[in-house]
Amino acid sequence: MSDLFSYNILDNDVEHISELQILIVDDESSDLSYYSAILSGLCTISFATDSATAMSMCVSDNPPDLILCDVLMPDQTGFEFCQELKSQPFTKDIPVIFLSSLNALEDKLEGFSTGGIDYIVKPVPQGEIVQRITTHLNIILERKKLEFYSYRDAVTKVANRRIYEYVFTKEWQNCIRYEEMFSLIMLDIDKFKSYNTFYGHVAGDEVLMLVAQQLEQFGRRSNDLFARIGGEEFVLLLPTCQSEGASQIAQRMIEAVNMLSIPHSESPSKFLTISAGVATMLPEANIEQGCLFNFADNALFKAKQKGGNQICVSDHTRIPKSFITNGHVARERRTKQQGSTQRVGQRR
Ligand SMILES: Nc1nc2c(ncn2[C@@H]2O[C@H](COP(=O)(O)OP(=O)(O)OP(=O)(O)O)[C@@H](O)[C@H]2O)c(=O)[nH]1
Repeated sequence: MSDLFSYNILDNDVEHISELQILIVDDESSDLSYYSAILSGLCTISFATDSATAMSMCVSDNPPDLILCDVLMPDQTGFEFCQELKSQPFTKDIPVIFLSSLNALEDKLEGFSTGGIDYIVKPVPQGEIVQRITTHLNIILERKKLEFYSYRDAVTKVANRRIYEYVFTKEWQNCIRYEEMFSLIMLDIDKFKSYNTFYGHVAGDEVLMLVAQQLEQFGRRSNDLFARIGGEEFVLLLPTCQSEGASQIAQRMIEAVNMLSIPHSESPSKFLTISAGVATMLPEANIEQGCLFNFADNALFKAKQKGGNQICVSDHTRIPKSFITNGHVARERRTKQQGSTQRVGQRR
């Protein structure tokens, strides 16, 4: 699985190659204008005349889907730029095609060995470059569609359990490292079984989608993740979030579903509602992440027991033994102040 920093891969809902973006990197402005004009009929074209600018575009919120890169450039060669790109987790999956007047076999082989997916020798006839780039864009499009569906739940289109598990593990590790609190909100639609029975499964699916899309917007920070993890169960992961903040968000989520005013004749309020369990803890290297989930799940259970349409915050005071791992528990922590790695934990 690619590194999903900021998880913006979940936004890649593209249907046509015209929605893709090519970045052309070339220090020759005449070449830039020529190839930009030729390829502008295919998709959005952006350009950079040096590799530093290109790199900043690649780590931006709107990275290119394909890079066409010259080889001979003053600050850094195209090969060096490509190598750097491939070494960074946020940019390593951006495909690079070299576009160069260097025609020797060893140059082409170096291009491929640094991670390029193709090597086109300049000057190249207009018809040929358009066809070749179109082929690459179609492959990129298919890959993006596959990625999109492999990370999304088929009914609600929000993140699925697979990505939830990946992100949970990754963020748990980050919170251990930076000694940050981690909050988890577990949400469940109230009386959903009777909703299905009364209104039918098709209506049930529609409601799942409506509720999920209403709740997804509460994962606002780049490392937050909202996911559907089961039938009518959802989770909002809130790394580096304190208990108070998480409780406020959970309360707003409950209100957001109330505001949808979805009729539910079998519900006490006559409208569809949800319940939420909130848990917050400081992740530690010898505690399994399932512990946080378990706390939130227990809190959710209490919210349901109290009649639903409300939040309950976990009041756990100790970590159950079943979530404490055995053996060596020393931790390496990189403290913000020190900026260096330090052993701080010992046997608990
Ligand atoms: N329409 C639809 N229903 C689903 C889907 N996945 C699970 N369900 C239904 O969700 C219902 C969950 O029922 P329960 O776990 O008993 O929960 P509940 O009725 O909401 O009860 P409380 O949570 O205690 O309020 C079951 O009837 C499932 O069939 C789905 O993808 N689509």
